[in-house]
Amino acid sequence: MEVGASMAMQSRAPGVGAGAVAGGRRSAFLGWEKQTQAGSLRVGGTAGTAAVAVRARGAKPVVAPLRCVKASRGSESLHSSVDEALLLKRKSEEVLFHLNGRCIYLVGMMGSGKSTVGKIVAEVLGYSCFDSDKLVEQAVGMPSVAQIFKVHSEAFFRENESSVLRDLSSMRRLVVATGGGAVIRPINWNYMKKGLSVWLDVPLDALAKRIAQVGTASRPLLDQPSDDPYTAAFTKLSMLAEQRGEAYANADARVSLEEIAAKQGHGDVSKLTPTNIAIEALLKIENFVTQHPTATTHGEVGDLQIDSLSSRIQAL
Ligand SMILES: Nc1ncnc2c1ncn2[C@@H]1O[C@H](COP(=O)(O)OP(=O)(O)OP(=O)(O)O)[C@@H](O)[C@H]1O
Ligand SMILES: O=C(O)C1=C[C@@H](O)[C@@H](O)[C@H](O)C1
Repeated sequence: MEVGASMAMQSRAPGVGAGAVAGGRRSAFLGWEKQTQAGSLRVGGTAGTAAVAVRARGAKPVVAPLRCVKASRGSESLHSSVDEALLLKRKSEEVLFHLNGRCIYLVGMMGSGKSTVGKIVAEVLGYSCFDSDKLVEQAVGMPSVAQIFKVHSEAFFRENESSVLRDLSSMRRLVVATGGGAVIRPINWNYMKKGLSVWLDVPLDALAKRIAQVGTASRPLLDQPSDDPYTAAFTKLSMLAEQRGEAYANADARVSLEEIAAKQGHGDVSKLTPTNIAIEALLKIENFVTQHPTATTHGEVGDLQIDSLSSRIQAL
């Protein structure tokens, strides 16, 4: 079968790639061995960078490059952005040392900012960033999660989501923005516990506002016709939060937007920038990793293995 997914990414980490999948019924996310056999993995890069691309139909980068601070901002806000950027950088250097290549899984409700914060954290750590919803779409060969729910079912989506997480769990130096419901299957925790998990805990009111702003078309569990998108989103999110509260609390670290806002003297979490949240995430990760140093576990894909695999691929 032709490789059914594609992605390109750039990272300072030695080549880490993820590939095509057909989940459940079709084959799952290709592991390293299968990718090399399929000849679909290309590893390259310049000094200090490594690029890995798995190409098939319509390759698109999973990770959008971060944008620089806009020069048009007021000087006060520009200064605070520079301060934030420096803090982010310093924190990332401290964390990187203790992380030792472990993957970071961001968990949280729909709209909690996993993709947005994930990109920042990945960029600053030199990790690669993946969005598990996008990987499932690529695996199944459908353009959206909404369509997968419609044509197949939520159960089919969940099976594929687990396959994707399983395959990611054998890799290193990744930040994974997981789907909002990934926490409900215990098997997914087995995979995520190979790295470390961070819960982005955002008040429901803020989530509902964000979702009402962007619409619910891409979020099938929230997509019901309503004259009042905020209230509809809030009601459904409250039900989901009730069912899942315990599951999110399994994460190794919790980033509470209410706590950050209180620390910074804001009454409202909407004042927090994704960079503020990324800094707090790194602080929480640092707390966790300093208390839980790595032990190389049996079967883990180590840097040495990845490097030697990369050389083998380049030699092909
Ligand atoms: N700190 C923030 N403040 C305001 N809006 C934000 C913040 N972080 C993210 N957003 C916005 O909220 C929306 C959801 O963010 P994002 O896609 O990162 O969340 P997610 O957790 O990955 O969602 P999903 O699980 O539904 O894919 C986006 O429109 C994003 O721009
Ligand atoms: O919270 C959820 O159950 C979901 C969240 C999204 O990220 C998607 O994974 C899907 O829409 C289901």
